[in-house]
Amino acid sequence: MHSPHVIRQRAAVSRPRRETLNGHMSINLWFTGLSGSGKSTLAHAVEERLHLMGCRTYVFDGDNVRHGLCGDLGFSLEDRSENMRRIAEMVNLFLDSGVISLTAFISPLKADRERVKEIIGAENLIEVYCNCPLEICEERDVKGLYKKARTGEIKNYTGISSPYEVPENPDIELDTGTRPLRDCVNDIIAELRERGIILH
Ligand SMILES: Nc1ncnc2c1ncn2[C@@H]1O[C@H](COP(=O)(O)OS(=O)(=O)O)[C@@H](OP(=O)(O)O)[C@H]1O
Ligand SMILES: Nc1ncnc2c1ncn2[C@@H]1O[C@H](COP(=O)(O)OP(=O)(O)O)[C@@H](O)[C@H]1O
Repeated sequence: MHSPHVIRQRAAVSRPRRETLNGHMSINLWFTGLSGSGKSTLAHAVEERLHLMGCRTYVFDGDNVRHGLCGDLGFSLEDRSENMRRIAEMVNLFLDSGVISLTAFISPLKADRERVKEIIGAENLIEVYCNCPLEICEERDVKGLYKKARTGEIKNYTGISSPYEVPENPDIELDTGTRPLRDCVNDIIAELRERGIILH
């Protein structure tokens, strides 16, 4: 709980003014899916496309969050929940800054994803479910961690020894197991156009 003596300063430069300057709306693309499902790859590929279109963007992923802001957190369900809460608060600030943020975290539990929507505001977030079967994620084993999870060297590994609750009504669901990356990127860009987030 914050101190009652912390009073908000009203900014003269507001989110709508920043959006007008940027020439696009701010939004958050919240990628969720198993480790190896393609969240990071897709987030960076979408960012690349948007950047080339002149949009202001930023990707949050384990690399820039779990080493710093959330460096004190592990992979218990409580720590994952706190990880997501902090990221959601960060996303809120980025929304206000006029940026299109892209967040690539497993975000395994439905209740935590719901809380994220409460913090950010459902209208400010597009939930993208990277739907890739565990077998393919495990076969990819991008970081070699599934192997370690199977031998028990890593505990509480999502999909092996820790749950992943499939999103029931994601805004976008992509078959990242078989659909080519370029097509997945196109689907997301199309959704941003349809919602009027980007105009070209
Ligand atoms: N126990 C356990 N379970 C799942 N993942 C693990 C674990 N330990 C380490 N890792 C690596 O950390 C990445 C997932 O971190 P996230 O912050 O996205 O997880 S969460 O949203 O808080 O559940 C995940 O990377 P991604 O492949 O980017 O998903 C893993 O490489
Ligand atoms: N349509 C797709 N979208 C994203 N990644 C894909 C796709 N098809 C194949 N891949 C591959 O799957 C792997 C996904 O790894 P990564 O992006 O690190 O996943 P995550 O961030 O979910 O752990 C990469 O090697 C990527 O090249």
